[in-house]
Amino acid sequence: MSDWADWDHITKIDPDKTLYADETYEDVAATGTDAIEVGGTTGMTEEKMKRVVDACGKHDIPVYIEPSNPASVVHSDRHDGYLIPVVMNAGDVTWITGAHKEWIRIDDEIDWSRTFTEAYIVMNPDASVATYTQANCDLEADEVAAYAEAAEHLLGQEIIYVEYSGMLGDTEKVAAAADILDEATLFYGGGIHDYDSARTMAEHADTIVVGDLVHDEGVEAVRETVKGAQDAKAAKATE
Ligand SMILES: CC(C)=CCC/C(C)=C/CC/C(C)=C/CC/C(C)=C/COP(=O)(O)OP(=O)(O)O
Ligand SMILES: O=P(O)(O)OC[C@@H](O)CO
Ligand SMILES: [Mg+2]
Repeated sequence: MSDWADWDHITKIDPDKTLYADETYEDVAATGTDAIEVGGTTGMTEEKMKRVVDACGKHDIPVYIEPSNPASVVHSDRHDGYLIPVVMNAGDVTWITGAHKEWIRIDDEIDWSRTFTEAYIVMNPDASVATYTQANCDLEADEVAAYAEAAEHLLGQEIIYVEYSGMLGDTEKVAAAADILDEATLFYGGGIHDYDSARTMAEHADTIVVGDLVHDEGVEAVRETVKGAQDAKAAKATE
């Protein structure tokens, strides 16, 4: 079974940002979050990625690299694996297969046994990731669901990621993706900032991803979102 099948909550660390106040990666690992993803779109370098992966990898929590370009992939024994995005609604094929082809061409240390993909549906037109990938974010709920279904059944993706980075998403669209999926795991990320927003999104998604909050408000705020995700899961289990 895949690691992520049991994850309710992921904390995403952006190596281009600092942690809140004097908090440490050990504090992040102790929030109850199930895994750490390390990635961001802007300002990403191999050096910044390596520094964060090394620091996070010392703690007892799964750590996955989520690269936004081939140059930010680092190899080490400190982390558990690689989650490589594929952007379903990208406007440029670079972000569907092009960067992947280049990465495979230049990197001779790829460990396929711990490399997996995430099929992104990028939904916030104001996020850097939307500009970066020239994503068409103007999608109705049935189109989001169709992208999710295409990802799972045509492309065999195990993780579908509805990405609203920087804003809280439309629950109708997240639910549409959730309802259509059979076996694939639905990640939701974007704008989760407290217990209620975490709980609401976790009612639809299998796993919620919290990013900016850890940098802007710190681990106490993240802990509330972990509780929201866990409570939503517990409520679903008794339905
Ligand atoms: C093939 C390889 C190794 C890399 C390419 C992988 C692809 C397709 C990347 C596309 C962009 C993407 C989906 C990146 C994942 C990380 C992500 C979404 C970070 C959040 O981005 P923002 O929040 O918009 O950016 P900032 O926080 O950096 O402003
Ligand atoms: O930073 P936020 O808005 O929490 O989004 C989380 C994540 O989905 C970003 O890739
Ligand atoms: Mg961001």
